[in-house]
Amino acid sequence: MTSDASRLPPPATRWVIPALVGYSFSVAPALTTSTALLAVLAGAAPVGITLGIGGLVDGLTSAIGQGLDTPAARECYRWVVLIVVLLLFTHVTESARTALGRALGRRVTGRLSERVMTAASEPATIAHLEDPAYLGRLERARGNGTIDMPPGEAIFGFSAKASLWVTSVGSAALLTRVTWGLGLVVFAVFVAIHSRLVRNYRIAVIETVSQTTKLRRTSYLRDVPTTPDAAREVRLFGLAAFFRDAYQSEWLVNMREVWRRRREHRLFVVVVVVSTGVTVASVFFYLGHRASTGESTVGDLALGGLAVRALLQVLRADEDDLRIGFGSKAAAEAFAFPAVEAPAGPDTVPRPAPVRPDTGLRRAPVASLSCENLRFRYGGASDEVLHGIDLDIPAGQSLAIVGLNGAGKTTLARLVAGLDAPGGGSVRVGATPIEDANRRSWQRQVVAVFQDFARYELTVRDNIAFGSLAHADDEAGLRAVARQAGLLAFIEGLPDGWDTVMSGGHTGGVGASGGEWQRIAIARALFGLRHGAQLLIMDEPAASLDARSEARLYDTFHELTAGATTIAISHRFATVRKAERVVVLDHGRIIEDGTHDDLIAAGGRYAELFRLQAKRFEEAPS
Ligand SMILES: Nc1ncnc2c1ncn2[C@@H]1O[C@H](COP(=O)(O)OP(=O)(O)OP(=O)(O)O)[C@@H](O)[C@H]1O
Repeated sequence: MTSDASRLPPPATRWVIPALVGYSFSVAPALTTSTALLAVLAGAAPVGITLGIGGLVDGLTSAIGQGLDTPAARECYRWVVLIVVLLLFTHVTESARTALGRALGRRVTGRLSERVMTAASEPATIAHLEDPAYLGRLERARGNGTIDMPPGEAIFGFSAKASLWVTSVGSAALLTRVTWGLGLVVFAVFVAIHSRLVRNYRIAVIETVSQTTKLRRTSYLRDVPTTPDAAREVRLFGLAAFFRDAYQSEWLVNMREVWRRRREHRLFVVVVVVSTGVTVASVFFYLGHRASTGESTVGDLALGGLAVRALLQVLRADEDDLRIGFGSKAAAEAFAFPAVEAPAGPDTVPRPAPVRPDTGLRRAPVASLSCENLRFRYGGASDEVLHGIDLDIPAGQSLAIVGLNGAGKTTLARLVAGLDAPGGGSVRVGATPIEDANRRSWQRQVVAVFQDFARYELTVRDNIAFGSLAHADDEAGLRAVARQAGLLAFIEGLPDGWDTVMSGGHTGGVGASGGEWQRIAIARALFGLRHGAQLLIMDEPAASLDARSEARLYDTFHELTAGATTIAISHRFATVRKAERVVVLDHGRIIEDGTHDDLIAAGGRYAELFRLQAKRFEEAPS
């Protein structure tokens, strides 16, 4: 089996932020430029304020005792005006930077989510969506973890930190102006502490992010009791405490390592606080000493003090670091998903015959199907499920596949539908093998009712029209298939008729019974068939239908599916015997093949299973 998951390259762990900035610029050039500009301005303004306060203090020193209308006093007024303007400017630019940065983050997250979603839906096969490693990477690319942090948060956090760095570098430059050696030393010490802080932080973040696969299981345990499907059993079997305890204990195991890292980080923070305190005290002592000996001015003392205070902010590990740490991990994962347009493969598989407008039924389909030495193994499994299946299905034949649980019936149907790539051998439509290049065009010609068919929490119209979305406006066709599936009265009785949302969880929506859902799935398949599908696969299509509905479905089955090739998988022999041909699958091999009568006459496995079921009905008390 080809693994789609293995096609995903590992995430690039270096230069994620530059890549993210480049990506932001490509998806929103104006927004990125404005955010960058505002980040620089919001960072530069506090440096100007520090400069202004230094100037004001020096001005006041020389203006004292000279009166209010003197050149020295007027210089003080100018400094005050500059400080007030810059204070307002800081406030405005910082607010604008926050607003635009958030908008940019949302835009980036949205575009990367689309990229991930398209890439994950692009493979025509489905094996990657059953691969835990791939699912883990999908979760990480969405930013799900102990803290949910999507990729766009990194760009928002980066804009905040960029602003802070502008302030810090500017403040260090001011300190250098007072005494160049001091500025450089303090800046170097703080940058060294900062990089160590960030490294510590990153280690903690990576540890947390790498828990995603385990966390998916933990989240599952947390969510089961509130999932409508499981809620009934959780109550009847009294499972709430089990899930709560399982969740708590798994969560504890997963988080222990994370907490250990965080404890280490806390210890380092104490070291940082002490060393910073010593550095700051030394700086103030030095500046004070210089001012008292007249080597520098009192304004320089104020300026130096404020510059050190601004530099201290570099040492803060905060929400924005979290954003950058977690968000850039998510971004790295998202970038690993290829940017694809998801084009349909070229139509190299023969096209189906068009719908006959008078009856809505199709002419005979154009191609037979054949499996040649078909082999398959699920990802991660050591044994093959199918061991070399050879099967020719003439165009228009109705075939039933029977066999015990786990024999490989659904797997065979998945391969014939082109949902999985075989590990060996091939499936052919006419003479054309189904390959990656034509897989999608073949899938467009297959409709199916699988055992675990989808229940879309959308309108009943959408649920049925999905069978052939291009013909969603075919009202007559929708009504026809709803009638054929025995659904019309049900739909017309819904509060909003065809526009009723099929979920009690939505306002105005309604839930449906298992049998009603199954009829919706059957109607969906019939709608696809009506609009040109060649092959209908039904995997236990009547499992939830009452006896009358099942009989009605099979009595009209040939009429409903006229011209199409059909494959029905069923354990019910009343259903199976209506097929033109039956194959019996056993441990991934075809062991019998013929009509119902042939196989009964042969007295093999089919005859044995048929008699067993017939006997049960005979023995059942009337
Ligand atoms: N997604 C999967 N990943 C791994 N193994 C799987 C998967 N689906 C099915 N299998 C395994 O493959 C084998 C064949 O399964 P399949 O669903 O094809 O059987 P089946 O004949 O349709 O059974 P049933 O009558 O119970 O529906 C089983 O052993 C099953 O456990």
